[in-house]
Amino acid sequence: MSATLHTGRSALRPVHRAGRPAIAVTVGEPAGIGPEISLRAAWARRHEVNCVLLGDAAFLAMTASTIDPDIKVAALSLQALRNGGLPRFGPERLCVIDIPLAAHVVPGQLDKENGRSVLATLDAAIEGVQAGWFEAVVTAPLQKSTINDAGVPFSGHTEYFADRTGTAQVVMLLAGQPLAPAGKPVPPPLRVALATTHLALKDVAAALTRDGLGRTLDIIDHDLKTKFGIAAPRILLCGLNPHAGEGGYLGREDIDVIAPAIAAAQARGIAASGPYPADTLFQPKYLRDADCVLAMYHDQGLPVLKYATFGEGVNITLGLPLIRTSVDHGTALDLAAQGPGLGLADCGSMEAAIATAVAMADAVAASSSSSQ
Ligand SMILES: NC(=O)C1=CN([C@@H]2O[C@H](COP(=O)(O)OP(=O)(O)OC[C@H]3O[C@@H](n4cnc5c(N)ncnc54)[C@H](O)[C@@H]3O)[C@@H](O)[C@H]2O)C=CC1
Ligand SMILES: NCC(=O)COP(=O)(O)O
Repeated sequence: MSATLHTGRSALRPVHRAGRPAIAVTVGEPAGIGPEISLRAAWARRHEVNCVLLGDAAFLAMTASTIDPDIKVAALSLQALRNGGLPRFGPERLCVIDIPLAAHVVPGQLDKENGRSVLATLDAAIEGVQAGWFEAVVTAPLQKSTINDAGVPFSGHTEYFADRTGTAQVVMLLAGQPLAPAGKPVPPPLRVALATTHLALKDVAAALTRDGLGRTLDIIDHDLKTKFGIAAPRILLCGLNPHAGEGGYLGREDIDVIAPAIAAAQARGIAASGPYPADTLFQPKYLRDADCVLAMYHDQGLPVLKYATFGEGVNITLGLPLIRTSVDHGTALDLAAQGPGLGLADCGSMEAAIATAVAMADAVAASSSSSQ
């Protein structure tokens, strides 16, 4: 199934590691918390993972010295990688691939002059995975509006990575580990995928089609098997309308679009079920028998996930011919404006995104060796 989805050049091949896995980390919007959390998380994980930061080297060196004088960075040019590949680095310093910014950064203040440089970090990360320098990409948050202000229509990393890798359809999935209620067992990980991503609410119903949902279910099923090691993923679908349409009295999409897409997926061997009323689906008795919930739109699924796991959750793009993970939050300009040295920005989600990327690379290697 994946061959028809991945029209781009696949970098999803098992990598033979000689040392720590190398992961590209794009540092995101320079005026936001991305540079700080990238440096902190990469440094915290440096003994297990070679996080190679993509951003302005001078700016990152200055930010690092403000955060923690122990953090050492070493700059390389993109051309040096193109010429000789990624050199072996030890954990005593972080490697930065220098992608210069156009304008001086004032923390908390957006500047469209820097928008294209942020995009250049994404392009370099994709190039690096395809060239075999990196096993995966982890992205720090960027400001979508600034990229648009810079003159490039942009709705998110998810769509940009799909476009740049020639992938017809991708799926946004956020995952996290909810805490155990007092005296209760630890709940299973919560994974929430979205049938539509960055779309105005008024356009959601029209964007839901039987075929589109079918492809979304195929991608979730395939990627949970190959990138998460789940043998037979169980997927629960939310309805679109209140009470999943109340038998058609509150909208017909649940009956006319979602239910037939589920039936067709079941006929292909996918363990999909629903549609369930979204307001009552997120409770333990349903979730303990599920590997993923498919919500119909952004603000149907993500508030639940973020309420349960904010600060530890991970955003993953399924369906790509490479591994891409990210944080569960945005640029937090309010925190960035106060300066990077205060430790206001929590880098837990960034660390989780790095760990998840490595785990996914391991799962791809295991899945590939078991299918040979
Ligand atoms: N992966 C990405 O690139 C993402 C980018 N964004 C972008 O971020 C921008 C701002 O989005 P908002 O809706 O304001 O959400 P936001 O996540 O930036 O901020 C919401 C609230 O959470 C707090 N917060 C966020 N991250 C935190 C952290 N690591 N530690 C402590 N507190 C944290 C902020 O201080 C703020 O109070 C938008 O342009 C949006 O597009 C949003 C989500 C993901
Ligand atoms: N709310 C999730 C989000 O906006 C992430 O978008 P993306 O940049 O990862 O596509």
